[in-house]
Amino acid sequence: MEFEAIAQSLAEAGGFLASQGWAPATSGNYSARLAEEQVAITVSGRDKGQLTPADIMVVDSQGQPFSPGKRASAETLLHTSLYLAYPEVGAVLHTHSIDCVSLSRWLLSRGQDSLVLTNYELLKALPGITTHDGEVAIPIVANSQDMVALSKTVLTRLQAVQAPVGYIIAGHGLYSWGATVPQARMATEALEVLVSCALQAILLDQRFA
Ligand SMILES: CSC[C@@H](O)[C@@H](O)C(=O)COP(=O)(O)O
Ligand SMILES: [Zn+2]
Repeated sequence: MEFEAIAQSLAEAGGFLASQGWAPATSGNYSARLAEEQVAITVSGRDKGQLTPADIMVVDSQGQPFSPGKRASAETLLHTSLYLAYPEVGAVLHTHSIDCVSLSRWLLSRGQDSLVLTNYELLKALPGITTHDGEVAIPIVANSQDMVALSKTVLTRLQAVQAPVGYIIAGHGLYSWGATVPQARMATEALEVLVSCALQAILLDQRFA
């Protein structure tokens, strides 16, 4: 029962994220914490805009599958490592928006390894932020196909952030989360829009410099 409801909410979140253009060509993956240290996560390679509960499977806290015959997301370790490190995290969503992919690649190539967001009203959509004056630093890490190494790098970077809400893999995409699937979806939507605002601000600065 718990799995069916969670799987349905992950499928719906996927439909929304894909409708925004943030899950092109099967990219992205979504998960939620279940009871007894289990995790519901998207099956690898599925169209994230057309998910049904059959596209969600169960893995253990180390990312090992319980569902026979199904291959979990290639990025499962990036989800399970967050659940192990942060008990308050209940759902994790990963998007591949054009703006996030482009901006993060550009920033990291210039040695900037975080995106600082401030003076945006929408920051208040993020947990614990009550004013546009708030400042959120989103770590940017280099991309890698080595999920063990990447998940370690991510956790190290997140340790330096108070109440982290997300991180970006350069040239790849955003990982963000919340206590529940709807809260993770809200954080993801807010961060994606804020990333686009930050990119627009840079482009405007350059155009009118
Ligand atoms: C289709 S390219 C994107 C993938 O390499 C990966 O980054 C991704 O987000 C989806 O992988 P998946 O294994 O379906 O969870
Ligand atoms: Zn990805």
